[in-house]
Amino acid sequence: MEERAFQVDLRGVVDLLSHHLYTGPRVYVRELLQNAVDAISARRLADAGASASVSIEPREHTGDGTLRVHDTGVGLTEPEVHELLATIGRSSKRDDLGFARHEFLGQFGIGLLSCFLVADEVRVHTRSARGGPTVAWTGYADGRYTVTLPDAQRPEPGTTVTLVPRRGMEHWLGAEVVTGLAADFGGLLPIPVSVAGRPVTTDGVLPWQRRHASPADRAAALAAYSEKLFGFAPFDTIDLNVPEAGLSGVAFVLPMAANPARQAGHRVYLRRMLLSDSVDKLLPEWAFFVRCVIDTSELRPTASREELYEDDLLADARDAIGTRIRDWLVELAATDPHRLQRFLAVHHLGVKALALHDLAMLRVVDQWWPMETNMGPMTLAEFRRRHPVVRYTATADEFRALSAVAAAQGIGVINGGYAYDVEIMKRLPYLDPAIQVRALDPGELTTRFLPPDPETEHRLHPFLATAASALEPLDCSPLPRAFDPPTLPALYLVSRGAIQAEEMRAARSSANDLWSGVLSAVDAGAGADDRPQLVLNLRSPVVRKAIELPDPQLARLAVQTLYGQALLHGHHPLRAQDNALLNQSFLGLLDWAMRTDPTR
Ligand SMILES: Nc1ncnc2c1ncn2[C@@H]1O[C@H](COP(=O)(O)OP(=O)(O)OP(=O)(O)O)[C@@H](O)[C@H]1O
Repeated sequence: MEERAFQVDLRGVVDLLSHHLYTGPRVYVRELLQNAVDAISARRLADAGASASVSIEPREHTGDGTLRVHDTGVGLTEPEVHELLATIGRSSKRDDLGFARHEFLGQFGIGLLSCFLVADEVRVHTRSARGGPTVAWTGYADGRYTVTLPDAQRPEPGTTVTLVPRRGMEHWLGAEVVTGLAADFGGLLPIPVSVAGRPVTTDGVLPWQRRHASPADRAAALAAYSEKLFGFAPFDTIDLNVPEAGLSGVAFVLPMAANPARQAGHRVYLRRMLLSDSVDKLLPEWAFFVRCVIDTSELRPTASREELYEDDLLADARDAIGTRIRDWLVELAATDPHRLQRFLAVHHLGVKALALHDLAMLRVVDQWWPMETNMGPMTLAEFRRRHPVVRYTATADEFRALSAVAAAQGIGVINGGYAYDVEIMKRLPYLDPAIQVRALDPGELTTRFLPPDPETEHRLHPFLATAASALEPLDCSPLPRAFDPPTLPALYLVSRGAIQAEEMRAARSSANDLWSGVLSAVDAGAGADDRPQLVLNLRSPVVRKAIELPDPQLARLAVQTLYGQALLHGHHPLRAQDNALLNQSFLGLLDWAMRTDPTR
């Protein structure tokens, strides 16, 4: 049987790379820089003192419209050229077991192909530091390649890669674009890189490791760095160090609110070469209030070299960075509460999200974040000093409806309508088991209201009978009580039990026979007290007048109107029968008003 080798359609592979792996042609500069730096690293393994530099000549500078990259690296012998340059997926940067070698940036054996995103022809002119003649390899976008041994020898070991631009892609090889890309990708490399004779690297010191005359000088320099990179002067700068991941860097705290759903990307360097400025897996989700710049020697890239590879090491590094940011916050709370409050005013959502699974953060929120309460804004800690029970409303509507009444009875209530707040309050007993937290049961409020004395009760009788009959079709019963404030004539109260009973009834009407039998049995246990109540305020002048109305028809209309007004005031959902009643009572009142118009 004849054995055959796979044929690879290079055009198909380049198409695949350009559309699916890389975000754009710009990556070719990174791949070339990376190969040059790796070749220099390889040479230095054998000869620590070997010269090390990379120079790029953009197409305006070569005379023939090509782009050239020169390095003083280890170079390639003729057999290596055949093996490494002509075989897709073959790399000299893996060990015998196929693992990426620590010293190098590359590992996949596909980087050189990215040159075909901008070039039709790639030439490699190389001389190995291990000996042998100069070798010339030329590869074409259609998959052909040639190897020759030119007479002219390179004076030194090293490699020159020449790209012959593809039509329409010339600008990618021009001085302006190449300088920008080389500075962006390679600006922090420890090996000098120049474009058109001008250096794009500095002294190889990472900006966050640079020495400064004073801490204030350092803070100013890093603030300027953040401004240049991300366009904002940071609220603060947090140093990051995760030795296991060979990671160092800084987290800049955003001075403005950020969208929690969209983490801004972080700038990640891998052994000093820019991986991407939009890496989003580096931090825990809650830490959306910082943007980081880091360099790591141990975390691995994905094949596109645009994201970090998700593995245990990345997960551990993420935890370590999260802990560091959290510690910074805890320290801020301990040393500079005023500044912490400024921070919270902007980033409370992130901190609250964190408080859901971190006790130290829960303490920060407890002590420093002002909640909305019916006694004015105050922290949970302060609220507990004044009220034995942390009571909250489940929604902002309920808060609006009940806060004034509760305040008039001396009951402190917190608005639980904001994101995370209810969960945070429910977690308070983790700080101290003695803390009592409860949702406000509106039914409970009525126990604080004053019932009428027997004489008043007697007088109220006819009116209450009218009210009961008017409210009957609406599943509601009247309750006369005296309470503050007198400006509030009536309060529509649904107790927690009534809310559950209502849900049960809705479930029963949509359940099948078997379940509806079960649910009816459960429902039968729910007491009649669970009906919503219209609490009529005996201190309200309007209610007092309604009670004295001689005409039962008009008294009925008054009760219905008070019911509608109480529903609207409490932002309660209006059912069809409520809407109908509102219309009817409004028209009834209008009719009555016109009938009694003295000018008619
Ligand atoms: N400038 C260079 N000097 C010496 N050898 C080089 C140079 N450029 C490429 N090579 C050799 O060619 C091989 C293939 O290069 P290529 O860029 O395709 O892949 P890689 O760098 O190994 O991995 P990656 O795909 O992760 O970049 C390299 O492993 C290296 O041995």
